Amino acid sequence: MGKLILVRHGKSLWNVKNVFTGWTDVDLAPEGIEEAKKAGKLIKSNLIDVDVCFSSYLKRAIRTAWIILETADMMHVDCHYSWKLNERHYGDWQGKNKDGVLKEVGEERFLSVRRGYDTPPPNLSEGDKRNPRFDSNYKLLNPSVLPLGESLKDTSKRVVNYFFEAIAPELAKGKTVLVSAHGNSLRALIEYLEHISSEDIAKVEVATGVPHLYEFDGKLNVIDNYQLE
Ligand SMILES: O=C(O)[C@H](O)COP(=O)(O)O
Repeated sequence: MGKLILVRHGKSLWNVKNVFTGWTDVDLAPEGIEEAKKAGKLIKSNLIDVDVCFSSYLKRAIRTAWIILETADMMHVDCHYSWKLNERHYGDWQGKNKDGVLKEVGEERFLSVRRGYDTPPPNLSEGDKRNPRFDSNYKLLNPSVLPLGESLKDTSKRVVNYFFEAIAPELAKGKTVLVSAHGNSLRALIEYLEHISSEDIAKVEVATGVPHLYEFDGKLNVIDNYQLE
């Protein structure tokens, strides 16, 4: 079985402004670019040879993957992009300041949506210009699969489905796989890989730009996982 490296994109322009981002296609902030370079250097200094790379469809994750591969001197590595690795869709909270939403809805509701397992944010309306069906990046997809707001549970369904559809077959070939994605799409995958309960996943936070490596047994059970240093 191959090895899996998960990395959350470097800090984005909206991470820096403390704004809910979700499927909004915001680019990396200058410090996010530096974080991605540091991740690439760590992969190189740990003598890891990436064989294949996966990213979401969002440019903060794509650029992180590209910077990592460029810094590690592995620009030949094939990258596959999928909407199924996108950040959780934050519905009508997208574009709103996190402290502002906290004040508006109160701590209990805020935490239940933000870190609870099956509480979705308020959905976007069909006609909202933030509806992904108006985004040409998703024009080849059946609009019925595109979310208007997701709980972590909803995100988990598509992420774990993609893991088995695209990533696990590469691991089974013995390849070293890099996945560049997002705080919540990675929490969904980590919950599955590490058998974390839907209550305990609330406490898991994924730092930006820090590569985390997973090793597996022959049945794709995690036998070790650690942060690259
Ligand atoms: O979409 C976002 O705003 C962030 O990527 C993740 O946000 P969270 O840590 O508030 O869930």
